[in-house]
Amino acid sequence: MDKKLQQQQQQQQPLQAKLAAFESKLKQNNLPVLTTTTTTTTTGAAAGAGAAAANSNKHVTKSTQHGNRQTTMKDSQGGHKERGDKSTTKYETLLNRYALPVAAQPVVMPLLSQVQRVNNDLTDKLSRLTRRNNIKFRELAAMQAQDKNTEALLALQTSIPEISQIFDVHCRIGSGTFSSVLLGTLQRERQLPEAQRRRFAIKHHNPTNHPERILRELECMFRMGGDHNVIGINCCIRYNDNVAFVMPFMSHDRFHDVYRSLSLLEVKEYLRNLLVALRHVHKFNVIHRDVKPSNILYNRRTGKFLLCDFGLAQRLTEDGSLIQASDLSGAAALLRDMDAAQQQLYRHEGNSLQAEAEAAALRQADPERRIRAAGGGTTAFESSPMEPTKKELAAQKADTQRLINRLRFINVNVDPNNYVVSTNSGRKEMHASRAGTPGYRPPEVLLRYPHQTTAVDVWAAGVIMLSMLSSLHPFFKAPSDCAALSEIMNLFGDLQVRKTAFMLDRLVLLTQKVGALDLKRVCMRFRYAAQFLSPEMQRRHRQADGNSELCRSCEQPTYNCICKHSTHQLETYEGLDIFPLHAYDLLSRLLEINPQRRITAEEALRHPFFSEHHRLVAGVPFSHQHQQQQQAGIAQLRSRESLPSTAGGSRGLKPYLSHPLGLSNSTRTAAASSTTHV
Ligand SMILES: Nc1ncnc2c1ncn2[C@@H]1O[C@H](COP(=O)(O)OP(=O)(O)OP(=O)(O)O)[C@@H](O)[C@H]1O
Repeated sequence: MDKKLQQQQQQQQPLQAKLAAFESKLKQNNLPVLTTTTTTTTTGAAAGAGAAAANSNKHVTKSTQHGNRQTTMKDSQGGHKERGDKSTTKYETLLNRYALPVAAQPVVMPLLSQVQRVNNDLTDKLSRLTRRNNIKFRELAAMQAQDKNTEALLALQTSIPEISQIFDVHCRIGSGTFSSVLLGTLQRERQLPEAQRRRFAIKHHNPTNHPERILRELECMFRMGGDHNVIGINCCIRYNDNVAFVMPFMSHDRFHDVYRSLSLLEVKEYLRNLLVALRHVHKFNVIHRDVKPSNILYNRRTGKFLLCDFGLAQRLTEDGSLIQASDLSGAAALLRDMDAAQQQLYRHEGNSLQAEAEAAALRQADPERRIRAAGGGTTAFESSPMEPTKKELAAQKADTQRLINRLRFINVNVDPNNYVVSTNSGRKEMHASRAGTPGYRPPEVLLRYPHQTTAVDVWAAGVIMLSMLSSLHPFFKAPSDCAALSEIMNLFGDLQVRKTAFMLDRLVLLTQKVGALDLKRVCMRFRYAAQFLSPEMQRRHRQADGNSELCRSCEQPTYNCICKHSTHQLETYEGLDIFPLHAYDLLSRLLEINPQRRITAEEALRHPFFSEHHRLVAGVPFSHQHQQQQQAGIAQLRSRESLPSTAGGSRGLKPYLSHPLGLSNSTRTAAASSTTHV
């Protein structure tokens, strides 16, 4: 028994030493000292408890060291105290679990709360570190951008040395898949004040860029550019396999930064300018094929607009078939023509800062513009002052998510490489061009229809308008052509797409059945989400169970139903929208699924949306102001013959007639007799 006691005492010796050291530390830090120690424990049971206490003291000693650090650094922070208090209960549980003697608790408790403070301190440090890292990361990104800038400058100067003899190249202003675009000024204008020096955009094509693509772009810019909002070219410099185009520089706004805040007048100007450019390009029987915001240079301050990047452009022959790529036979003629027009090329001058400031001042001085712009941005609808509850906020989120899911839905069982087949299996399948940017490809491209026309660009203009009217960009986000067709179906209904597909000798294998949505209400739902989802609206339409009834088709609350043929009692949000009905009518014509019925750029420019008579009267809802105009204008456009509802394939198509709006009925009949079949 004595031996056992001896053993126990031996075991306790190191613990006692530790405890003594610990007590002295506590005294140094003015902390309450354990009054009852376990050192005198002699019995077996008491020895067990003592060991437990000693064990816990081991832990406490460590904590104390952290605690000291904590005391000096964070003692004054009340927030920590609160967290420490909360954690007390947690540590109480721990104490109970490890059966600490009651006498040890007064010491352990403050120490444990100090541990918690140390934790909090570490969390603070960590968040400070994360913040610092983020700043460093941003600096690194800026440095990388700077590196890319220098890289692009060096690449241009070394691969085309002549550039350095003519231009001061300042920085990189843009880059795409196929090129880097740099800002340059003429060396011979160095003596001019900064604001008067003409600026040029030097597009340096990647050496890997196919010569056919470069030639195509050059030809388009040379033959069509410099006029009608189409970018012109000053000169083209080639050195071995490196080519650079010199164009007038135009400072512009990123679409991403402005599309949500454009006034009605600005939207009109933007679209009008775009359609003017397209009408011009289409007159040359050329499809741009890459109409999208980043290929449009638009300066909100000056109102200037240029369509650029003809790298994917395709020319149609007189009979409407595409001139195949890789045809470089026209190169010699083009270069000859360019040589002959050398003087003319220099007509398209660079754009100095001074010229830009003058253009902006001129635009601001236009009194009509000022009045109309003021009217264009206003809405008679006041935003809701009521704060949404948590439940209402959740309902708002869920509503929007359901809508996004509905628009982006794609049946996962569909084979993305085999979602459309030809109905005419006998005929040899022709190549259908897919050139373009995802999200802007029209149904005929997604349906692999080989006879594509300039209507391809009109659809893309419609997608841009859709983003502007809905404040949702990009509107179509599809990762593949199959998903893109699904998204189009989700908006316009599957029936519309299937009908068109059948007209084009195509069968869509997508199994989703989905009803069409109302374009105007879809746009308004996104643009004025705050009003559509306001707590007042939710409360007004709440059912007894506290929820709103949902439309089965669009999955929105019935009062906000966005189905094209809705049978629900709808909230109309009268006076809320800054866009007149004409805008939505034009939108639906630009986004006509059937390419053969889609409005042309020329026709679109005559749409009542752009009519000068279409003026705004402040304080009166647009819908009232334009109801009459709309009825008159739209009736004119409806004169277009619709396609037969029974699908007879392209072989059975009735002639598609398009008449200038101004034509009288008799003239139309005469014109109809001379219109060729499409
Ligand atoms: N004349 C210009 N003035 C000012 N900036 C320009 C000009 N031309 C092009 N840029 C800028 O350079 C960017 C890239 O130009 P561009 O689209 O011609 O190149 P890309 O390589 O064909 O691009 P992508 O691969 O996106 O089609 C444009 O988005 C624009 O920001």
